[in-house]
Amino acid sequence: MATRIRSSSKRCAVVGGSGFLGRHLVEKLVEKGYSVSVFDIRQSYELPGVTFHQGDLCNKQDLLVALRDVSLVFHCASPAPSSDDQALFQRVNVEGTRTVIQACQEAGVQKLVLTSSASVVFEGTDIKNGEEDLPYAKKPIDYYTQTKIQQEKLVLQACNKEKGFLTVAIRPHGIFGPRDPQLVPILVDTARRGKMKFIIGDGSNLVDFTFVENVVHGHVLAAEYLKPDSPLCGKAYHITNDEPIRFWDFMSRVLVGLGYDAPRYHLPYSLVYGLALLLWLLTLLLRPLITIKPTFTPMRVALAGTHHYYSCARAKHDMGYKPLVSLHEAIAQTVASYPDLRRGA
Ligand SMILES: NC(=O)C1=CN([C@@H]2O[C@H](COP(=O)(O)OP(=O)(O)OC[C@H]3O[C@@H](n4cnc5c(N)ncnc54)[C@H](O)[C@@H]3O)[C@@H](O)[C@H]2O)C=CC1
Ligand SMILES: CC(C)=CCC[C@@H](C)[C@H]1CC[C@H]2C3=C(CC[C@]12C)[C@@]1(C)CCC(=O)C[C@@H]1CC3
Repeated sequence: MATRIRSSSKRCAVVGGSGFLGRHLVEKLVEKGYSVSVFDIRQSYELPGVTFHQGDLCNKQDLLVALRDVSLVFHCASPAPSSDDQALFQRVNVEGTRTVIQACQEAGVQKLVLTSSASVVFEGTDIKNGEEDLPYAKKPIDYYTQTKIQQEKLVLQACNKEKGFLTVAIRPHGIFGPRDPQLVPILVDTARRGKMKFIIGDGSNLVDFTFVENVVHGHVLAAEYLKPDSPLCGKAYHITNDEPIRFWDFMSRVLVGLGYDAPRYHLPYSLVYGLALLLWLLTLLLRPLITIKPTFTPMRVALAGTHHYYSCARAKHDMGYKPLVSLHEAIAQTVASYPDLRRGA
C-alpha cells in the first residue's frame, strides 16, 4: 500500500454519485457537513459544495484524481440491472470494484462503504426474515446479481485493520423514492400498456421495499460506525424499511395513488413463471434476428411472486439503525413526486 496522505474524516467521495441512490446520498452528506467528490461516468446535476469527476471506475488513474485527500469512499455505481449486458456487469461490478479497492488503498482512503444488495442470497424461492449469514445464492437470479455477489466478496475480503483499510457492505432491498428511474416508471409503463391487471399467485407474498432516505441513513451510519474496533469491519448489513408488505399491496398503493386501477385477477405462479421461461428461451433463440424485451421475465415473476424480506436486526444492534421514514409516508412522498406519471398527465 502506498504512503498514507493525511485526509480529513469529513472529506468523502461517492462513486456512482450521479445515480438515483448516489445523488440522495450526496445531498445528505452535504447537509451533514461533509465535503463531497462525485465520481461517475456521467454528470446528472450540479450542487454547491460538490466536485464532480467524470470517469470510468475501471480506470484507476481517473479514480485517483477524485480520491485525492479523501478518507471515506461510498461505492454505489453499477450498470442498471435491466441492461442485461453480461460483459458490462463483469467489467464494472467485478473488475471495476477491484480497481476501486486498489485506488482506495493507493490514495490512503481509510473506509470503503459498498452498496451491495439483499438479492445476493435470493435464488427465486421464498426468504422470510432472512439474516445476513444466509449463504450467497448458488444460482443467482440473473447475471447482475451474480456480479453483485462477487463484488461484495471482494470488498469484504479487502478489510484489513492492520493496514488501516476498513470495509463494510450495505444490502438494501427494493429501493424506491423520488427520482427513481426504475421501480415506479416501470410499474406505470406496465399499467399504461394495460398489463397491470393480474396478481401473480395468491397475492400474499411479503417483500421489502425500502425508501431511499432510509437506505441513505444506513450508509451514513455504516460510515460513522466503521472503526477498527467495531463489529462492522468486513461485514454485510441489510437495510430495509423493516415493514415487509405484500408485493401486490405495495404495487396497488402506488398505482392507485397515481390514479391507475389496482391489479385484480389472479394467475397461478407456476403458470406465469413457466410462460416467462418459455418467452425468455424464445428471445434467446431469436436474439441474432430481433431483440425482444419482455415485460414478464422469469426474474421479475420470481420477484413479484415469492416472499423475500430480510431482517435488519444486525444493523439495529451494531449501528443503531432505525428507519427514519415509515412505508406509509414514503409511498405518499413518492407518489407526490411523480406528477408526470399520473394517469392522464
Ligand atoms: N435500486 C434498487 O432497488 C437497488 C439498488 N442496489 C444497488 O444500489 C446501487 C445504486 O443503484 P441505483 O442508484 O438504483 O442505480 P443508478 O443506475 O441510478 O446509479 C448507478 C450509477 O452508477 C454509474 N456508473 C455505472 N457504471 C459506471 C462506471 N463504469 N463508472 C462510473 N460510474 C458508473 C451510473 O452512471 C449511475 O449514475 C447499485 O450498486 C445497485 O446495485 C441494491 C439493491 C436495490
Ligand atoms: C422488491 C424488488 C427487488 C424490487 C425491484 C424493482 C423491480 C424488479 C420491480 C419494479 C416494478 C416491478 C414490476 C414487476 C416485477 C418487479 C418489478 C420490475 C412486474 C413485471 C411483475 C409482473 C407483473 O404483473 C407486472 C409487474 C410490473 C412491475
